Parts: sequence; C-alpha cells; structure tokens
Amino acid sequence: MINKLSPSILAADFAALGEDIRKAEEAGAEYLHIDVMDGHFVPSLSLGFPVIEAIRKKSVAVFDVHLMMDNPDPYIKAFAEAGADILTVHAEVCPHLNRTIAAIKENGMKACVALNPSTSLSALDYILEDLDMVLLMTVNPGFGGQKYIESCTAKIRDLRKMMEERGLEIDIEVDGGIKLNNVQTVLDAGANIIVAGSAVFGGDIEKNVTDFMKILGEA
Ligand SMILES: O=C(CO)[C@H](O)[C@H](O)COP(=O)(O)O
Ligand SMILES: [Fe+2]
Repeated sequence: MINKLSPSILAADFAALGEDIRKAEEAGAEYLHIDVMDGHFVPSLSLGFPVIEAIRKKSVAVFDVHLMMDNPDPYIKAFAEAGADILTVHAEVCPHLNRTIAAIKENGMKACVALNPSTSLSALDYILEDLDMVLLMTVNPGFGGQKYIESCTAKIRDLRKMMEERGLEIDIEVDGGIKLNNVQTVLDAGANIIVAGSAVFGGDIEKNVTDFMKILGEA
C-alpha cells in the first residue's frame, strides 16, 4: 500500500487558508483533508461549498472530503462540482449505504465509508468490496486536537486482516490525534492514509509535513 499524508485544514488558520495550504503542498503533501461538519451528527459547524470551491482554484491536491453530516445524499453531486476527489460518508448516518456509495462513484469521486471509534467493523461486511477507502476515526468526530483512542490500534489491525482475508487492497485512512510520535503505530497496524490536523498546521507547517513524510516514506 502507498502511504499518503492528508493534512486536515480544520487546524489551519482560516484567515490565511490559501497560504497555509500552499505551504503544505509545497512541502510535498499530495492530499488535503477537508472536514465538513453539520452541527447535527457532530456538535460543530465547520465549512461548506464556498470554501471548498475557493481553495479548489488554488490547489492541485487530492481533495479528501470527510462529511460529518446527517443525510449526505442530496449533496453528493454538489460536492463533486465543488471539487471533491474522495468523498467520505459515515456509516452511522447512511441507512442506504449501497445507494450512497453508488451515487458517489457515479459522480466521478472515490468512495469512502467512515466509522466512529465505537462502531463495529461488521458495518462494512456487505459493502467493503465496493469501497475505495475506509476511514477509521481514532477520536470521536467533531473537533480537532483530541487525544488518540488507544483501542483503535487493534481495530486498524483487524480491518487490514479482514481486507487481506478477502484479497482486497483498499486504503485505510486514520483520523484524529495522529502525531509524529504515534504515526508509526498506526502504519504498523495497517493504516496507509494519515490525517493530521493540529500536528501539521499547529507550528511550522513545512517542517511538520516533511517530518511526517519521512516517517511515511513519501519523502
Ligand atoms: O475529522 C476530524 C475531527 O472530527 C479531523 O479530521 C481530525 O480531528 C483532525 O484533527 P487532529 O489531527 O488535530 O486530531
Ligand atoms: Fe476528518
């Protein structure tokens, strides 16, 4: 599996968003993780279409859009038009997951399902073969800067094993509390797409990206 860093712009300086993104990309980040929160599924409100459209004009990165929203189905086409490349929906709020995943693909995006830390991997049992990526939340979604939940390491390992047993090579993305001092743990467990917000945008962005990429073997 190819490792990628996906810096989460939730932790960027929103008053200097274009500049912070430019720094992350110039340091070598190929993905950007964009957190959309609806104040329903999660307590926070974050950003929406105008922001995604604006940064799409400035960035060539893969837009890895993480929807933390109830009932995302009516918005799928609009996210594609705004510039999303990968669209992630939460299993907890998608009762018609096959239909949702099909709609994401029909709109030309890669399809990913996210699971909260306490959601069982069995939620993926009958959909895994249809996915381009699985996002395992390693904190409860809603806020940046939280602490990594240790029990998620075994879950990553179990998901990679589940994929191997089915002969699947699907990206496993991890999101929440990933820092330079625990990223090797999640890589060893089987994750290969690494979201980092505060650990990238809090401080020297170029140095943080470079340091992560050395560990990811991307540098
Ligand atoms: O989805 C998210 C929160 O719900 C964010 O992507 C995540 O929390 C990144 O922030 P950090 O790396 O600071 O934990
Ligand atoms: Fe996220």
